[in-house]
Amino acid sequence: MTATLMDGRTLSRQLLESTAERVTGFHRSHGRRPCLATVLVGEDPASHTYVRMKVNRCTEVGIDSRRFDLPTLTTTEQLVRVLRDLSSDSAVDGILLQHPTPPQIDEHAAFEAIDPSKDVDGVTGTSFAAMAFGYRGFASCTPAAIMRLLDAYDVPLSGQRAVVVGRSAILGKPIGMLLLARDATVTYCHSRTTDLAAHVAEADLVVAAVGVPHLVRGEWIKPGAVVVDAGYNAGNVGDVQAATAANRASLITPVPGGVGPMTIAVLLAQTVDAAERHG
Ligand SMILES: Nc1nc2c(c(=O)[nH]1)N[C@@H](CN(C=O)c1ccc(C(=O)N[C@@H](CCC(=O)O)C(=O)O)cc1)CN2
Repeated sequence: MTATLMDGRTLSRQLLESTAERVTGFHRSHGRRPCLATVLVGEDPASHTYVRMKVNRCTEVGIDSRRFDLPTLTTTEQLVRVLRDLSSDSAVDGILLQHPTPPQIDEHAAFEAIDPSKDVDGVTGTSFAAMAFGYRGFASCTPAAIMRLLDAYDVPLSGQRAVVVGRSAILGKPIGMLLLARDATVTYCHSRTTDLAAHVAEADLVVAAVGVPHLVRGEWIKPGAVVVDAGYNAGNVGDVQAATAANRASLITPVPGGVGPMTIAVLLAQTVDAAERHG
């Protein structure tokens, strides 16, 4: 069996095009464009790349962006002040704080300084709760991107055994909640899980979201399973051994070109959602 690739690039293009149309409509009716503020602390080259990609995509679809690049030694208090100021700035619809922040930053406190109505990246506790309880709110972007990919490829979820490898606040935990909300039977695996291979081998759907290159081995994959690789490791390497996994899976997301591009497209779509709610 050779897996079909779940093409995040094409799907993201489609979402960006529909977002651009919504931006045009918003501009016509409100006389202004939606605005995303990006906040980046430090010099991490990958983070700079991701923020640049987000800003470039904003330009492509007609969203205004305001970029705040803060020095590596920024304190939590200084960062919180910037985020609170942006939260109370009526010209800003959405706020993105790029993760990870440098080690001296209390990232949780920083995320919580973002007004939930502008949390288009879905990183606050309010957004997480909304997602978990099924209320209106902003989903964390990568989990929302994964759900869009699964739906685009008509992957059945109800009653399916889903294994999520990873338990981070903006990826592993929320994707498990979204799959649970669609009636999947969800197992979280993490660094203390004793037999990862055995859990993965039981899964109809594997979501690898741990940030360890090639941790999930191809021979663990149940024949016919769906494999989502949300890893974004250096050198564009995913968390799954893609070449061998593709011999057993029915569907698999490539790295690059799978979950990553969709993540950014969702961020922009949610920025327009926020602008429409702000009016
Ligand atoms: N505040 C956030 N921080 C981080 C998030 C996030 O969603 N919110 N996710 C990741 C990084 N990330 C976005 O920020 C991200 C990673 C990778 C890609 C992507 O499109 N990658 C391409 C390949 C990269 C390239 O072409 O150079 C791909 O997979 O095709 C997008 C976004 C951590 N931080």
